Amino acid sequence: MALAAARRLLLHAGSRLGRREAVDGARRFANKRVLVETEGPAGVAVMKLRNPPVNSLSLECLTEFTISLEKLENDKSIRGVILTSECPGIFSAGLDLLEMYGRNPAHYAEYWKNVQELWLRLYTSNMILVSAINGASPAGGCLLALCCDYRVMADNPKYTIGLNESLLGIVAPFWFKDMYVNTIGHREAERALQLGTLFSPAEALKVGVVDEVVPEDQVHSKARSVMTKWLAIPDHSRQLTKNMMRKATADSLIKQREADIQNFTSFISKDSIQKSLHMYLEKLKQKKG
Ligand SMILES: CCC/C=C/C(=O)SCCNC(=O)CCNC(=O)[C@H](O)C(C)(C)COP(=O)([O-])OP(=O)([O-])OC[C@H]1O[C@@H](n2cnc3c(N)ncnc32)[C@H](O)[C@@H]1OP(=O)([O-])[O-]
Repeated sequence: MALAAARRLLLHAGSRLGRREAVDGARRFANKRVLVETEGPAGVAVMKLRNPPVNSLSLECLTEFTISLEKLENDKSIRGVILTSECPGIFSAGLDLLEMYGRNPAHYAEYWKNVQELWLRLYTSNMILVSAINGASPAGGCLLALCCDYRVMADNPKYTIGLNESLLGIVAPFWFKDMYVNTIGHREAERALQLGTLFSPAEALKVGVVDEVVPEDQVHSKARSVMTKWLAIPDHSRQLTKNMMRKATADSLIKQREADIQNFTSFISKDSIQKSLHMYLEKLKQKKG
């Protein structure tokens, strides 16, 4: 309920959390965790995740992200979005583990509903989405990138990308899997999902998880030039084609959203799964120390 109220507030420019500015023809609106800058006549917005330290997709971050997308969808002057990160070296660490650990079933259900909502909005967006992957992109981070129409990744072997859920002792839901299969094919997806493979940029390019790998300082300029190419296609034919390619995958979640929420909630609530998450969180802490 509180989130629904926050959502209403955020959707209206001028709210305390949402800010809109106009500077030299460029516009921007910013929530706490998502910054959107639009580049006037080109009809392109750059959306930057900024939820330090690792851009994990907390409930608040998911909400702000979804609302920002909704605002852009409603702005008829915007045709394309470049999705990137403001956190150095991290695109997104994926779903926030602390939203899935040590909470109650009602919280898990609420969280998952919001994950579904962001995914559906991103995956079925009419806008052209290009990701400029400027850092590590595991699990839900990879999911965000996979929703885009084109992925450009920085050539830095420290950055990896992939659906690594099995390494955490959890299982990627069927719609993560479907999108992976759609992108890299059944055999590669089967292997990568079982092994929880995190691909280096070169490997990701080879297998098709990303479309292009460029020197780190060229990720944004490359994303912009890719966008220009996509903008040259008439919107109506591109959108109908995108819809034709993606509708079946999106519909299979839409048809069973409630059951999927229940599956997630009962799975993540299991003692054995909570134990796995605890161990993984401890491992992350030890790595640091
Ligand atoms: C069925 C469900 C499907 C699930 C899908 C998912 O996406 S599951 C998600 C799968 N995601 C992964 O497996 C990614 C796990 N993360 C990583 O591999 C690394 O953090 C990194 C490579 C992203 C960045 O390395 P780095 O050396 O730059 O940073 P660092 O490692 O030092 O972390 C800094 C702080 O952030 C914390 N934190 C990190 N991630 C998360 C998170 N997702 N959430 C919350 N917190 C997270 C970390 O504990 C630490 O906290 P502390 O001690 O300061 O209180």
